[in-house]
Amino acid sequence: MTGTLILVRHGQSEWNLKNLFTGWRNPDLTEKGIEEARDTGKKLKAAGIVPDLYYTSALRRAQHTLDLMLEEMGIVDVTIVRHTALNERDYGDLAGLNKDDARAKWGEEQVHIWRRSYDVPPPGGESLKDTAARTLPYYEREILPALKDGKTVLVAAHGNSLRALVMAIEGLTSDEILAREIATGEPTVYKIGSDGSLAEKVVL
Ligand SMILES: O=C(O)[C@@H](CO)OP(=O)(O)O
Repeated sequence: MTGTLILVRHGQSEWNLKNLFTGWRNPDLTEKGIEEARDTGKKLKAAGIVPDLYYTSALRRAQHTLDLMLEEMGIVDVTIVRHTALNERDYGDLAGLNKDDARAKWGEEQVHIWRRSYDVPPPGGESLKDTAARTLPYYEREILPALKDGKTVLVAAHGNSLRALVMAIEGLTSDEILAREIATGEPTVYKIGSDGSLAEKVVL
């Protein structure tokens, strides 16, 4: 028996469009982001996927993405679990700053280190390692047991909280995961065996 895990990154947010560091700040989706979320829902419906369990973060852009997907999938009256463990990496003092302005101020290399190193946090914020330290135990405690039980679980979250999950599920090194960009509108479907190991991966 295998469980099915579907990971979805939220559609484009207002701050993605404005090129601002976002983290735990709470902008909504743009029109494009709304379309991306709807298209993702259509893809899952076309693939015949009907989840048993639904998880998202405590942030509007991921919650809205999940709501729009459910609308497209014709799914109503389900319980959605929202938890800060699935939130985007906290960008600390960088949140709300323009990414190009930050490069002009601190230099390309320093900003790249803050954005894509594994264990160097931005000032006052979380590294990917810090993010994984809250996201992974939550996954192992709340989601993995259902997958081992053969359930289908849909998770709508963020670039870096999903990176933390993908790293563990696919057994990637920190260099490999940092080179991976998690795209919006491209749900990844993982088949997970009853021992918790990865059996198959499909990008829809
Ligand atoms: O600003 C953020 O919260 C994230 C995702 O948009 O940015 P980055 O690509 O730097 O991880």
